[in-house]
Amino acid sequence: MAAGGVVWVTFPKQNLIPPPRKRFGRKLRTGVPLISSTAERAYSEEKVHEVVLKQAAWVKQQRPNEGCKDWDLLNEAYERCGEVWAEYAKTFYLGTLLMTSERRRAIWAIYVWCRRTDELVDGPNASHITPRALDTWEKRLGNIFQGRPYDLFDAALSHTVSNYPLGIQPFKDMIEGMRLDLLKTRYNNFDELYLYCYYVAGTVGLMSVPVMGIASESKASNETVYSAALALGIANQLTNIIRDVGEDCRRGRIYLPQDELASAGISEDEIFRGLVSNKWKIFMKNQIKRARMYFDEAEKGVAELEEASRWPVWASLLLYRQILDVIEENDYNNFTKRAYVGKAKKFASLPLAYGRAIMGTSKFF
Ligand SMILES: CC(C)=CCC/C(C)=C/CC/C(C)=C/CC/C(C)=C/[C@@H]1[C@@H](COP(=O)(O)OP(=O)(O)O)[C@]1(C)CC/C=C(\C)CC/C=C(\C)CCC=C(C)C
Ligand SMILES: [Mn+2]
Repeated sequence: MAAGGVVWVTFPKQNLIPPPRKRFGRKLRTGVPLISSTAERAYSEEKVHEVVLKQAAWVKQQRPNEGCKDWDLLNEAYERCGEVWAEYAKTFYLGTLLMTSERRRAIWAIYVWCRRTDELVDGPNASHITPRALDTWEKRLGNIFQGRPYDLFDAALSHTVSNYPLGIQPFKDMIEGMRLDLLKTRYNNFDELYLYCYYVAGTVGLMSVPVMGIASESKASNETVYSAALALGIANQLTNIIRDVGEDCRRGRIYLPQDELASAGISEDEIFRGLVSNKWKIFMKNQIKRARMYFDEAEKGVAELEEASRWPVWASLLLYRQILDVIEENDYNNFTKRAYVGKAKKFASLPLAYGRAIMGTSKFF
């Protein structure tokens, strides 16, 4: 059976995602484990096919007269992605609510794949993850792009990549970022940090453009639009890093350029002790300034997107950018005070984002 170019296998719905086990995968409120035990294990491709065949046989046996309704299954796949999105995507949640429903579902599917990828090295089972498991995850990605999804979440992405002109490279690059994250806990300079930010977040910008669409009337080159999208990914990730310094250093990770820390006279010991010194405040001011530069760069590209995509992108951009303002309001204590943009502020940004979207520029609002 085929839907939108995807090869569909008749799965029994209730068997698609194994029940959560304590040791594996964070359990969602909805009861769906984000990463199943099987997904985390390094399994062979033969094993995947064996599972799929078994499931197909099970369906035949259970429901001999009931053909699988492709469309229902696809809807369910997207709905499950939406549940994960609602549970995890704190800052980006509002953004997709402003999208057309088709685009929203595609972004949900992409989000869930990114979140699961990130969860492999950042989640509760990170210590079990080996480079081999990431290789398996990459093979599975190849299967998604060939229309051979392994589970329901993958099925949504298989459909999305057959529906939008999405290339596989940014997805592969994100996995590369996870490989880097497994090995590296320090970054010598900004060049190294930039590469990391590209892998884990710039890639998301590149994945988003084909879904958001470039306006037919846009005179900008594709390169300009993709550069802006890349800049937004970098800006978001730099912001995320600045916000999460305390959390990351408690995991033994410092995503800050070592050479810049040295020039500022800040030692690792001070970071581990969470010392908000004057040196730290000046250092943070500079990191914030750099993140804002990338946001400025990204802003130039939003007007080139299709009209219906400008509002959600502006909203997401303004919301994430505000995290930097909150870090300033917290007097640069990003060790023990999490910078959080409250609901009221989030909603207040919506008309501003709308204004910018319809004016096609950031100048008037
Ligand atoms: C509308 C919109 C922003 C769509 C993109 C949504 C999407 C597919 C997000 C995936 C995010 C994700 C799970 C990435 C995995 C790696 C990772 C954790 C990166 C960090 C994200 C923040 O995650 P976190 O959950 O920690 O954040 P909160 O708890 O919610 O605060 C990152 C900071 C990277 C996110 C990067 C982007 C969303 C790139 C955005 C770029 C575009 C939408 C392109 C727009 C186009 C132009 C031309 C400007
Ligand atoms: Mn984070």
